[in-house]
Amino acid sequence: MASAEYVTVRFGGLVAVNDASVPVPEGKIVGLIGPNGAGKTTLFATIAGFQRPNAGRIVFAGRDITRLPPHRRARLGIARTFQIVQPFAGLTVRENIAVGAHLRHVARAEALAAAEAVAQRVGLEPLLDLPAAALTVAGRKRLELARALATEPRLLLLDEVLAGLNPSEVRDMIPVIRAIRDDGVTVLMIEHVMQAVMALAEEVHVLAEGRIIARGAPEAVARDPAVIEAYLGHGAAARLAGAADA
Ligand SMILES: Nc1ncnc2c1ncn2[C@@H]1O[C@H](COP(=O)(O)OP(=O)(O)OP(=O)(O)O)[C@@H](O)[C@H]1O
Repeated sequence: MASAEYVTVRFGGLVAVNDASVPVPEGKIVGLIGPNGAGKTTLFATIAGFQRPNAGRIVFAGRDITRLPPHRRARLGIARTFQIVQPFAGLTVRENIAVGAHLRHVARAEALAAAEAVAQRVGLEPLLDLPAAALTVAGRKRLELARALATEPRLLLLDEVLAGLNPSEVRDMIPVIRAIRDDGVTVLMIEHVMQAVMALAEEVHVLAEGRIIARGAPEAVARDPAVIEAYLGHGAAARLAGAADA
């Protein structure tokens, strides 16, 4: 349904993404992993339209969208979350989600109603009337997810939505993300929390120094010693093996 094809992004002399291709089949959860600075966020930004690639193209639903601005892509059905969560602190949770819902619902009452439905999907319903500033980190992550979901995407790009959560909060979020996929939304997720990648992704792409260095089923990638030691850090082999066997 979507793909980054032979994408290169340069920042001055730095090649942040180097000839990287990532296909995202419809209805799947695809993981994008790799060490810090590998180029994951930059590749995401090219898919969402915030970053123009120096080479390569972005295809969505059979159409070359490389030159479309972010808001046009959002309208086509691409939504992303941001690593740094910045809700409108003075607005309520409901109003924050409605900001996303406004893309499809012009009338305020409709957007607010749509926001409620989305809140239910991500477990924020009891908190709808709280100011966003009152949310915990886990709540803010759910709100970030809800704001993206409220745009009614076909492709949802999740940038570390589980970062900063404790293990039980991660466990609580896994079924939420799976349910989004089951509702027909294709998901591409950047994630450092391996337990979640293993549990959720059907296919994983490994980015290191801008290049895709491995791809495949999470278990296969997880057992690739070269990938583990070279790109996920010392000791990752044991952590991944534990997660894959769980
Ligand atoms: N706007 C920019 N201008 C200059 N350099 C940038 C810019 N954005 C990213 N970079 C650099 O490009 C490289 C890739 O960064 P990117 O944020 O895409 O990596 P990442 O894999 O998402 O890392 P992390 O896991 O730490 O978020 C890094 O060396 C980063 O410093």
